[in-house]
Amino acid sequence: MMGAGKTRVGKEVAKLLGLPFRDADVAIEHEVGMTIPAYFQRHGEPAFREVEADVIARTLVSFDGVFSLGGGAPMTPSTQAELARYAEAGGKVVYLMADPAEAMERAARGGGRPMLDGDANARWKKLYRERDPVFRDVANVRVRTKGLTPLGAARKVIDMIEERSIHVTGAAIEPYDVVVGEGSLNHLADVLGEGPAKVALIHTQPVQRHADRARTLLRKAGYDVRELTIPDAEAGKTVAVADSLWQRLGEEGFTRSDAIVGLGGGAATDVAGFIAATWMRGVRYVNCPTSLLAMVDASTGGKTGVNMPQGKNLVGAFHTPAGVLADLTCLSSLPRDIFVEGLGEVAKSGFIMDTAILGILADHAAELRGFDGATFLGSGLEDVVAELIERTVRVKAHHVSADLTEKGLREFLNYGHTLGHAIEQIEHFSWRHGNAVAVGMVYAAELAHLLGYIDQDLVDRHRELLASLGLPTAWRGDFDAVLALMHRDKKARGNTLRFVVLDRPGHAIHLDDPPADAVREAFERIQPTD
Ligand SMILES: NC(=O)c1ccc[n+]([C@@H]2O[C@H](COP(=O)([O-])OP(=O)(O)OC[C@H]3O[C@@H](n4cnc5c(N)ncnc54)[C@H](O)[C@@H]3O)[C@@H](O)[C@H]2O)c1
Ligand SMILES: O=C(O)C(=O)C[C@@H](O)[C@H](O)[C@H](O)COP(=O)(O)O
Repeated sequence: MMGAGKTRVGKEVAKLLGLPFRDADVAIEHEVGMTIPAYFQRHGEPAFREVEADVIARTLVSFDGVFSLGGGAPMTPSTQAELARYAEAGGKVVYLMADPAEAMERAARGGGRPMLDGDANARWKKLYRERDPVFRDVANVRVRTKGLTPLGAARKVIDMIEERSIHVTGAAIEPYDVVVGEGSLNHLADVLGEGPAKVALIHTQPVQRHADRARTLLRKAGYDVRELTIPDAEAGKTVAVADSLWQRLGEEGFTRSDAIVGLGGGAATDVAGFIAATWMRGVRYVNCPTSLLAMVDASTGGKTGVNMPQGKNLVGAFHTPAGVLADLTCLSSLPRDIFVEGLGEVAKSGFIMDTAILGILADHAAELRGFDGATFLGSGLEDVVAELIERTVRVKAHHVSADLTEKGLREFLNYGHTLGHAIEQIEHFSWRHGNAVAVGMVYAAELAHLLGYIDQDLVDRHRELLASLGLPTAWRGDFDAVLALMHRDKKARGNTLRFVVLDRPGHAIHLDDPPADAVREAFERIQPTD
């Protein structure tokens, strides 16, 4: 927007990055040989937009540096297409989201803006209403700059262009971003926004130091923070814990405009999301995942809930977060076995859709299996993990965007979970989720092979890849107990078992009511050999 500081902040960004800076308005004036107000007056806005679009299109292909666009430029359809191409090729299109009051004041002060002729503030606001949705859409980096100096805003832009951001949208979804990067937690207040006064920070004890950081950021931003520590892992994912959290929110006077922050592994973000979904029938919440599994899967998509003695995640709601901040610095305290467990869900996304994930996992299996949080940050592995997180979240976003409430396509994210959830339950959660899903995927692969959907090579590939990552591929248990639990799986309908299987690498299908002997035989094939 006019007055957002595109030129000043852009110059600072260029200086900090050691790159050249170019301003579209200056380039246009150079091209037409007169000032923009003079060109506007002589030829009118349509002629100006044509020259502008042409200058931008040429600059985007020929210039390596920081390029500041005029505020109206992204409204031109051909420029939107050029920017989309640029972003798709890895370019960063930054929307400087200035505070309206600050930007209006600067724009009015600057003068020489033909688009603000007349009542400058009223014109600015009208343009803002038209442009803001388009700017959000064309940008792949959206930076709020309220209260920041040009240098502060430039630093924030640089932090954010080094992050990876996945935009989740779709029917019935208020769009949000999953931001992956070192320091992404710093956006917490931006994502929560100005609506909430009180914030309940829900977390478990092992991530206390990350919760301390979140609490400090929230308090600095002026929120009234209540810290709610819940029992760790699945022990926190119960109706009793949910009840105690509801009681606290009631005692503390949380209203519908207040908010929840869920920080921790997938169990903590599942329960925090459930509280957000149910408190006053739904309040805003932000997820701050701290385990690999929560970063790649649990924190995105809005599946929230708690377990029941009768089965995993039997009570819950679909409630979409306002944002997800996957801060890679949190992984520095993550124990190796919990990191490795998360690779189970990463591999799942490779098997059901993005087979490039399988290649990355295979190429880096030894480093991933040997993950050490103490040396992770700044190591070569960090970029590999960031790439895996981004790809896996994209697979999740693809399914969730098309089918938030799991009518069909989203069920593919449940690959390996029909048996996996049963194993977790039978083992009283001493088996970690990602490990159980790994065995569940081998089971689903055996079932698909028995029924002729895939060949033996793909079954072997499951075993080899998962084992190379340090994940289990076999489990000994009682078939009748497993069968009873699989009948209570959320994909089951009536007395009919339903599974997700593959018919080729990267492609999942539904398998309804498979023959009972195949269901049993596949189970025999995942029994340990010793
Ligand atoms: N909602 C969804 O779409 C979805 C998707 C996948 C999994 N899940 C759920 O997620 C849960 C599994 O998530 P998980 O694997 O993160 O397990 P978890 O939440 O039990 O966390 C594992 C352990 O790691 C600790 N931990 C997490 N981050 C840490 C860090 N940075 N440093 C030190 N310790 C840390 C936790 O406190 C816990 O002790 C299951 O309940 C599963 O059902 C939900
Ligand atoms: O997001 C989904 O949809 C998934 O199925 C993701 C799964 O990895 C995840 O474990 C989820 O919690 C399972 O949900 P459930 O509905 O099978 O309990």
